[in-house]
Amino acid sequence: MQTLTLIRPDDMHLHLRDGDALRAVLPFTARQMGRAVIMPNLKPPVVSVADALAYQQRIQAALPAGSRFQPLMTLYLTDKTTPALVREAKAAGIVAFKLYPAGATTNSDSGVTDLFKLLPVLQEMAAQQLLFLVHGEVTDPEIDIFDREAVFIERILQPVLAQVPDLKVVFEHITTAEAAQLVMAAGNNVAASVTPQHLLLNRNDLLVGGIRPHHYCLPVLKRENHRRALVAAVTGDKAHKFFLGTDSAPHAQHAKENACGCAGMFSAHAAIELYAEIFERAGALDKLEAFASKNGARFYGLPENSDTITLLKQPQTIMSSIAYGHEKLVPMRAGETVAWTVRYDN
Ligand SMILES: NC(=O)N[C@@H](CC(=O)O)C(=O)O
Ligand SMILES: [Zn+2]
Ligand SMILES: [Zn+2]
Repeated sequence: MQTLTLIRPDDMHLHLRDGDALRAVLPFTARQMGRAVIMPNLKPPVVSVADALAYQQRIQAALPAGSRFQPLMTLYLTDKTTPALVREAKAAGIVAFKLYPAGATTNSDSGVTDLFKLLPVLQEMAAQQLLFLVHGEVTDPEIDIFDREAVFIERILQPVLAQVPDLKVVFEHITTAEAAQLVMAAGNNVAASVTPQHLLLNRNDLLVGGIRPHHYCLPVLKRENHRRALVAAVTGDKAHKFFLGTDSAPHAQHAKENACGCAGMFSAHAAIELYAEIFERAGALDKLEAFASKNGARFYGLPENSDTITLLKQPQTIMSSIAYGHEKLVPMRAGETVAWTVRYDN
């Protein structure tokens, strides 16, 4: 059987939620990832160093016995964030601030209303070498939802980079050819995370033959030409600027299968396996390890993980649902197969 051994990967964009939900989803990530960058969009959001350290302790307490998984903590940028908080965060080992434009996505009500008013905060982030993670969509109601990422580049990202040219930016969960192009053309201080769904699916998978609420996430799935541009980016000449970030974002089944369904797809149960399918189909399995295990660590200034995981070219059937506290969660590919399986030694 074909096997593939990789340096243990990291997930550079992960939603773990809290409480029972945290306890339900964390083991899936902890069994295959060495580290994950933990998104701060809890209710209420993680805005202070004390909030982040307390959340980190709750994550650590929820880990399976013996796990060496490390959560990397982030803070939620708000209109009230100060340069002093940036310095405090750096000293406490926080790795990044996350931008949610107000109203852009799940739990973004406390998000930023005018990023240009926060330029001193961004300058301090650049000085402290703290990363700036962006949910890159405008929220202007005039702008079509399929154009919100491309317009964000013009209205927000390019002007910010012009004003703070050494800011280390991760353009999160990119979905368009325009975003891939921006990252490839920018300096080495700009990188991007890419999800499995945006590399595997297009908007037909959301809308053709009936609406598929479990394929609804933000930024929304785009046209096939954009999906292809993303696959070309993660396997191409500038592939070192792109890395694994699942954006695994659990919501209870009833909250997805709803007249106003929540945005977010859960992929932590088979994250590396889904990415292996993508790289295999692109004839680029040899590039998977850099994407999954090297590029993110390097951008974050971290050493690579010291152990490995092994994938087998053996199909696995994905559970139709997963217990999620008192509720259920429908995972990506539910009831269908994924071409690869991770060999877990325990
Ligand atoms: N990606 C999503 O569709 N949802 C994320 C939020 C986010 O990353 O924008 C969530 O927290 O549910
Ligand atoms: Zn987001
Ligand atoms: Zn996210």
